[in-house]
This record gives sequence, structure tokens and C-alpha cells, in this order.
Amino acid sequence: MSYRTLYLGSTNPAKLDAVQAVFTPDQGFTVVARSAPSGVADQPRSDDETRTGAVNRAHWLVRQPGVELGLGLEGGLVDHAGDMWLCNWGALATSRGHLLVASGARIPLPRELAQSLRKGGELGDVVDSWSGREGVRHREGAIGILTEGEVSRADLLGHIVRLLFGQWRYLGESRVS
Ligand SMILES: O=P(O)(O)OP(=O)(O)OP(=O)(O)OC[C@H]1O[C@@H](n2cnc3c(O)ncnc32)[C@H](O)[C@@H]1O
Repeated sequence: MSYRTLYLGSTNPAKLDAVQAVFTPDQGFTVVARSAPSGVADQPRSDDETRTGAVNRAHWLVRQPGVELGLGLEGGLVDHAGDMWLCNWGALATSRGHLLVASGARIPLPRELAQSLRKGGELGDVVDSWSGREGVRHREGAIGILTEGEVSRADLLGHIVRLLFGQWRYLGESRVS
């Protein structure tokens, strides 16, 4: 069997887990993790900025020689209805110029966390010091802590990856890649 290579624009293990659970060898894929520039702030603070970060990563990948499929995932913050919400976006780009996007489920952050984040800084750092843990962004994620382990960052991102994979299949692999 010949495998297609899906490039992920990050080496974050939570993102890699999410992608490897969907783009599996059974589905005919190998996954390569490669840092890709998001072109937005380290901490995106709107849906637009977060989506742009995911799209930029995916587009950057397919501009590299030999890359046919590039996937970008980006986490961000959104103000809505008086709360600050955690949001995530994903993008799948093909070297033939197609682009698919999807966003994930979101939850409001506790007021205390939101207050710290409004002063600046990245969610990953703020969550680490708030929870007394290290590297939360690479493991369970803020979502894992705030749901008592019910939904991990890989689960949340995995849903987005499935939305991208499903759209790609719906459109017909031959037409979009
Ligand atoms: O290595 P990359 O791919 O950049 O992964 P990242 O987690 O550092 O970066 P993202 O661009 O996906 O997320 C933007 C910021 O939001 C933070 N973030 C997003 N979702 C998070 C989560 O569930 N838990 C902790 N931090 C999160 C993360 O720490 C980043 O500082």
C-alpha cells in the first residue's frame, strides 16, 4: 500500500495525537509534524485571528517542496456575552489550491483566568501558573482541566480534524488534491 503524507504545522503533541487519530495508516496516511508559522500573535484574540493562524500554517506547508496536504491548527480566545471563551480553528490546504476550514467546540473560561489574560500573556502560560502544572498546552489543555478530564485538548482538536477530513472526503479526494 502506498501512503500519502499529511503534514501538520506544529510539533505540539496534543495536536499530533489529534491528527494521528484521524489520518491513520488504515486510512492510507502517514503524518509528519513540522513547525509552521501562524503569522498571527502567539495568542490570537478573535475568531478571525485564530482562523487566520490555522490557514496560514496550512498554506505555508503546501508551499514547501513536495507537500501535497497541509493541516494547521490554532488555539485562541474570543470575547462573547461578557465572558472570554477558548476557541480552536483548523485548516486543510492542498497543493492544488483548495482550502477547507473548521472550528471546534468552545467553553467560557473562569473569570479569574479571563482577568489575567486581559492583562496580556498566553493562555498556556496563564493556565500553567493558575493550575500549578507544567506544559498543559502539550497535554490535557485548558479544556482538560476545566472539564475534569472529560474532554482533552486532543479530543477537542480531534473533532476539528474529523470535520476537515470529512469535508475533504465529501468533496472527493480527486477533486481537491
Ligand atoms: O506549538 P504550537 O502549534 O504553536 O502550539 P501552541 O499550543 O503553543 O499554540 P496555539 O497557536 O495552538 O495556541 C495559541 C495559544 O493559546 C494557548 N492555548 C490554546 N488552547 C489551549 C489549551 O487548551 N490549553 C492551554 N493553552 C492553550 C497556547 O498556549 C498558545 O499560547
